[in-house]
Amino acid sequence: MDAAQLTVSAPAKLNLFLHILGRRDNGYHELQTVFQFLDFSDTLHFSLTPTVNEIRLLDSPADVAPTDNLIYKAARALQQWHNQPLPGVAIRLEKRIPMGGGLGGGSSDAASTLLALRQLWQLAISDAEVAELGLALGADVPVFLFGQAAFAEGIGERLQPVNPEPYWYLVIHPQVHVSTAEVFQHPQLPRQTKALQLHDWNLHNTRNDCQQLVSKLHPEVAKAIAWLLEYAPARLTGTGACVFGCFTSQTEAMQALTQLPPNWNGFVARGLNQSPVGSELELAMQSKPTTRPEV
Ligand SMILES: C[C@@](CO)(OP(=O)(O)O)[C@H](O)COP(=O)(O)OP(=O)(O)OC[C@H]1O[C@@H](n2ccc(N)nc2=O)[C@H](O)[C@@H]1O
Ligand SMILES: Nc1ncnc2c1ncn2[C@@H]1O[C@H](COP(=O)(O)OP(=O)(O)O)[C@@H](O)[C@H]1O
Repeated sequence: MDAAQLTVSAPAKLNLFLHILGRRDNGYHELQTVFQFLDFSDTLHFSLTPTVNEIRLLDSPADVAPTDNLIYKAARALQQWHNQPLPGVAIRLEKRIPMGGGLGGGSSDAASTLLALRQLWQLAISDAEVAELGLALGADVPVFLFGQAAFAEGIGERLQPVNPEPYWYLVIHPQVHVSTAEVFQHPQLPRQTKALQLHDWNLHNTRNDCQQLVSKLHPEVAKAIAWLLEYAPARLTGTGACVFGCFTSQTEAMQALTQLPPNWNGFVARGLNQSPVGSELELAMQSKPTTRPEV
């Protein structure tokens, strides 16, 4: 690969639990959650182009306008931070992560874009400044930049590394759309869970505070959780719609997957405590010269 190209992955995440502690004056909610990555990813291909400041998305999911795509917004945010002409970039997205499923695909795409373009454009932007740009794009972006499974507080920006069991997960995507904003605005959402200490959480003393409400609003979600519970401990990720079951072996998870009702979508993936993006970028850096093309 030459110095004007870079390919990185953008892994999915699960919220192993999600507690809502309260609501801020601006409407955003104080959370506690544990994020773990999955070895199930989108892939992003970046190529520099001679057209100064161009950001060309070669693929954007059909229902997302290119300029609304978080990949575009992330690239634009970096350009604006730099505030001087930069080479253009063409970006190809191989989308695998179900959208709007609580798997963080859009946020992960945004984080991978920030990290890949910082490297490709050779910008002297600090990690803290990248984190600030990331948080402005979405509450889930910081953990993907952090690159390590994390206990998160605030709206997801205060992160401490953790090492949860690397379970095998069967993830089911019920074919319903859950609006994150609607869930957080709902009067029946519980918002008074007591804060946990970092080392006190486990799968048994935690839950997803959105699960009961989302199951009520979307019976397909309730059905998927009930089905999974026949095989393994199961819960909602984020505000849904995806649900996951925790298995101790790939074989058990795959076995359950073979029993999935024919009209449901699901996949098996391993929990990862390290995002693959850091090592992919490191490897690319080692194999390439470091001069930025002139514009
Ligand atoms: C709650 C989580 C857990 O991972 O759900 P998922 O999106 O993954 O399902 C995320 O933090 C979501 O992150 P993200 O999807 O990036 O949310 P944003 O775009 O920042 O916010 C969407 C809307 O949700 C509400 N919101 C979001 C996060 C938060 N801590 N409190 C909120 O009240 C706000 O009304 C906001 O307008
Ligand atoms: N690159 C992208 N991939 C997925 N969704 C995106 C992207 N850019 C913008 N979006 C928008 O963000 C919304 C949330 O996407 P996603 O991150 O997949 O789900 P969630 O926040 O539930 O984990 C989508 O419904 C879509 O409208």
